[in-house]
Amino acid sequence: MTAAISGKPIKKQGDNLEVPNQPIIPFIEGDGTGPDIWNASQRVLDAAVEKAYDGERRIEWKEVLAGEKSFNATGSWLPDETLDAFRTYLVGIKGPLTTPVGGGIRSLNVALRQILDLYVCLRPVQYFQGVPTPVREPEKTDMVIFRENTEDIYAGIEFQAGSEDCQKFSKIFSETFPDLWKKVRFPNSVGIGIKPVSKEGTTRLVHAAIQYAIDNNRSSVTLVHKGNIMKFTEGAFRDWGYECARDQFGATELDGGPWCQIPAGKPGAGIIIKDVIADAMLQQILTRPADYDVIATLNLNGDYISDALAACVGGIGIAPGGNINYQTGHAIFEATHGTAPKYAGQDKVNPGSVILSGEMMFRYLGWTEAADLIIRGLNGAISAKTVTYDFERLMDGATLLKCSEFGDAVIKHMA
Ligand SMILES: NC(=O)C1=CN([C@@H]2O[C@H](COP(=O)(O)OP(=O)(O)OC[C@H]3O[C@@H](n4cnc5c(N)ncnc54)[C@H](OP(=O)(O)O)[C@@H]3O)[C@@H](O)[C@H]2O)C=CC1
Ligand SMILES: O=C(O)CCC(=O)C(=O)O
Ligand SMILES: [Mg+2]
Repeated sequence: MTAAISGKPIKKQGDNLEVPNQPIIPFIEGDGTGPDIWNASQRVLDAAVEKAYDGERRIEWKEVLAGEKSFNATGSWLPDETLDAFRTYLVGIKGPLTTPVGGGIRSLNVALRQILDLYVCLRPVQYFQGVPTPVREPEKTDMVIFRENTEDIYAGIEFQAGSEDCQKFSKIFSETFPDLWKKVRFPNSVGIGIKPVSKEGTTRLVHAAIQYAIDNNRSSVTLVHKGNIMKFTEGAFRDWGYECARDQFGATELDGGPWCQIPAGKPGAGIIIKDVIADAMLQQILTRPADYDVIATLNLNGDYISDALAACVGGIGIAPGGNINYQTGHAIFEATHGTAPKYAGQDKVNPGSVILSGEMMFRYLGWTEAADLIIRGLNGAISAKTVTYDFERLMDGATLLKCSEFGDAVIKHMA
């Protein structure tokens, strides 16, 4: 019998990840429903690896703390050890973390993305046969969202109304830009937020989206923005996006532009790069979903679009994601949904989003056999109509399963 090999970190070598047979993968359990979901998901991920590689590969899970569990244990919401672990081990996975509305701590989820510079929030949206949805032809929704993850109004640069800082900022602003300050309707009670959008931030996001479209034979990349109103942030995002397509992928303008296409003879020939204003896009995902494929958008738009698209294919119980820096290789996979606090501790909610986030993580590591088994297991459990409450309440003749039981059903259907 060979001695057990201890886990090793995943490393980035040139353009590729070097993945040992026993990678150490840090995970955050999450707040609210996080522990229930994580317990079910971890078992599914381990079962997929065991079945795919017959014991030759295994994940060495390393729990790291963040959120309420961390605060109760250490007094810190996001300890340095947690950040160090994600830096060292390169790839991790997390459950949802609570962010209070209004006051209180700022988002730990956003902090992780910003501190580790995970500039892409990648959220694929596809339909699984048999999932109940509110739309008539859910299979037409097959999109991949590239949401910019480090900038925009989401970055948390805000001044609270009435605070000393807000007064300081208002003074500088009103003295420097008196004409613009006149646009502030109620200057004495205003709270102010800042929306940074840069060329570098936009270009790296759009580059990743176009590269993904090339690597995955997708037909178009749509830049989604509100550039008619926010001209120098969202409008600039559109212009820099097209510039990236032209300068870095050789795209040429169609009918005088601004839409463009990668020409014959270049990688990704035929891919169209186009744009749409965000409000129009949000109605067209219902009326013309087949027109959209890869989506590249800003942080807040991407947040809204993610939940809206997830609803089209059955809701955020089955909406995975990954936060990725394609240059350093760092990545943290996580569901689109939040902590769903009203269901905490009830072993009730759908673990599908975290399970599918694990599936994305396996593909990112090149463990496609394990990823394929997860898809098979999930399809099997849904076809058998053995599902959690969110699907069961909309499905005729379905069997209601707990969160943990749904995990078991996915494992059973991997066979
Ligand atoms: N990345 C992260 O960690 C994220 C964290 N959050 C945080 O989560 C907290 C709660 O946010 P909230 O706005 O309520 O949004 P949530 O996504 O947590 O929940 C909203 C609703 O979505 C449905 N839902 C969510 N998760 C599941 C699941 N696993 N299975 C089935 N249905 C699900 C439920 O719908 P129904 O009521 O119909 O059953 C739930 O009431 C906030 O503090 C927020 O900041 C939010 C998003 C992402
Ligand atoms: O960080 C949060 O609490 C919410 C984030 C969120 O909704 C998202 O990233 O989709
Ligand atoms: Mg969200």
